[in-house]
Amino acid sequence: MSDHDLAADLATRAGKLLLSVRDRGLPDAAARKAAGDAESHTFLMAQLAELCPGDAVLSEEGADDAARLSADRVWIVDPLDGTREFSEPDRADWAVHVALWTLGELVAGAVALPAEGTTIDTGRPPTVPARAGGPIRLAVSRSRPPVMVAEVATRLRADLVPMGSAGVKAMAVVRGQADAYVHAGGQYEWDSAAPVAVARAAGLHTSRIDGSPLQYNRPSPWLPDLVVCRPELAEQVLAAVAEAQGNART
Ligand SMILES: Nc1ncnc2c1ncn2[C@@H]1O[C@H](COP(=O)(O)O)[C@@H](OP(=O)(O)O)[C@H]1O
Ligand SMILES: [Mg+2]
Repeated sequence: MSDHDLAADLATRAGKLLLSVRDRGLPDAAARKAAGDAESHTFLMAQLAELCPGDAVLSEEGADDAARLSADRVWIVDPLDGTREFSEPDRADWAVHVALWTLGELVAGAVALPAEGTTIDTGRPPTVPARAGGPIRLAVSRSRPPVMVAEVATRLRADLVPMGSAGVKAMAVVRGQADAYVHAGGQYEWDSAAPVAVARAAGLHTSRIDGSPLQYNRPSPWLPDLVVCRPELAEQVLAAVAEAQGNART
């Protein structure tokens, strides 16, 4: 099995497990969050240990092991992204992220959208649909929308599209449901690694908000901002971000 297929298979199966956790009738949102995070993490760690015993893993739910910094192959996983949305009945905006970093680059990845029964991976990246007319649609965090992103939307005359999960927002751009995803102020490598791997494979622009490259498997997993957008909008979006930040500093 290729690394693309393995990423897709693991994300899909973790997603099915999460659907069963959701159907279990747990008493409240806190219990659903805790069970979802823990069970998906345990599943992915066990599978990776069995199938790729020599590889390192960086998971949101696991203790960070510095051995990953000298490993050639590192899986960067978020067992449940959009935990808040997962815990709310009937919401579909949550995801499983599985990415593989090898020697400085993201080389494979998959984002499962279990409530939609879909997984999007780097092996068969979809064709991004042509942009419909109308204002730019800017995907933004539903629960923690950065102030800066509202300013970017004003400058671009864009419509904000709030939704949960970094993976769901990046896949919204891949699937043509949004034109750009901008985040700032906080995130970790596991929140963006698989979404960015898939977005790149689909031909989208991905970068930090200052236009510099997103880099993974760094000593600190803190990676607080990103832009994922249609390539033809990259210059415009990055210019709007720079203006919004300049404004915030004055
Ligand atoms: N300011 C911040 N600091 C730390 N993590 C943040 C953050 N804003 C968003 N995130 C994380 O990024 C992911 C997507 O967030 P959002 O749905 O708000 O766009 C979530 O991951 P988890 O659900 O895995 O915790 C969330 O915790
Ligand atoms: Mg996350």
